[in-house]
Amino acid sequence: MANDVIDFDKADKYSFVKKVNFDIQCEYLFNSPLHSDFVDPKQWKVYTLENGPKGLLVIPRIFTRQSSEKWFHKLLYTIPNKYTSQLKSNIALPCDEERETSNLRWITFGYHHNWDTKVYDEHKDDIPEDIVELCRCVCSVLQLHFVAEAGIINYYTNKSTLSPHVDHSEINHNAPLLSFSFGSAAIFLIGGRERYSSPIVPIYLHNSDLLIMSEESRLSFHAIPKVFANNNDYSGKKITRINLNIRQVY
Ligand SMILES: O=C(O)CCC(=O)C(=O)O
Ligand SMILES: [Fe+2]
Repeated sequence: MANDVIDFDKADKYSFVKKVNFDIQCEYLFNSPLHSDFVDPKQWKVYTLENGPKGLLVIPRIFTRQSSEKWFHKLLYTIPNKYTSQLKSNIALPCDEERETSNLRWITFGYHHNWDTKVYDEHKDDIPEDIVELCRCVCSVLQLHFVAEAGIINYYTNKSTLSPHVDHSEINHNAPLLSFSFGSAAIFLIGGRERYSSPIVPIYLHNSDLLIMSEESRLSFHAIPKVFANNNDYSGKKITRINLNIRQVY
């Protein structure tokens, strides 16, 4: 069991998965235009790992199925098309190719992360309003102090991986990092402050899961070694998983 990939849909079966008691606040969310995107927050379960870094929180399945599909579409089509001038991407946007099978792999917004220097640009572009509102909703429900200032949308096929790294370019490491998963499941590995420190804990990230990296886990090494295929398509051509990763920089 200890080496199993942890599946939060079956959280009760692991002795080291602990439910955290959060004081859930629904008022802001109930007045938000995104209200019906979410499963009733009173049903949300917040988990942490006794054998993982402190402050790692997983809240499984926070979106309704319908809204998770809407968000997948929005992150793949609407946002790249509508906010083209505010985004940076690995490909020129808007692209003429069929988006699902295109080489689109990432988009940044807000303060753009420079992948070579690992320093954020000084200039801040606007963040798509739906994404700002999404963060406001989640943070008000969980009463987190967090301001969305930068973000990355990661696009994965079933052949994509993300190598071990720490997200340390932000100046403020006290603010949490919010990570939303859509589409096919992935395995997420999380370790400690050193690249080879153990334990390294494998967890499944499913469609609609919210992962929060706070406290010790905010600066922990993590990676995506595996993305699962969708509908038996193993071609590696189709984008099947989208991760929306939002940070506070200052
Ligand atoms: O795709 C994921 O779940 C993780 C993405 C990530 O770690 C990052 O963008 O820094
Ligand atoms: Fe990361």
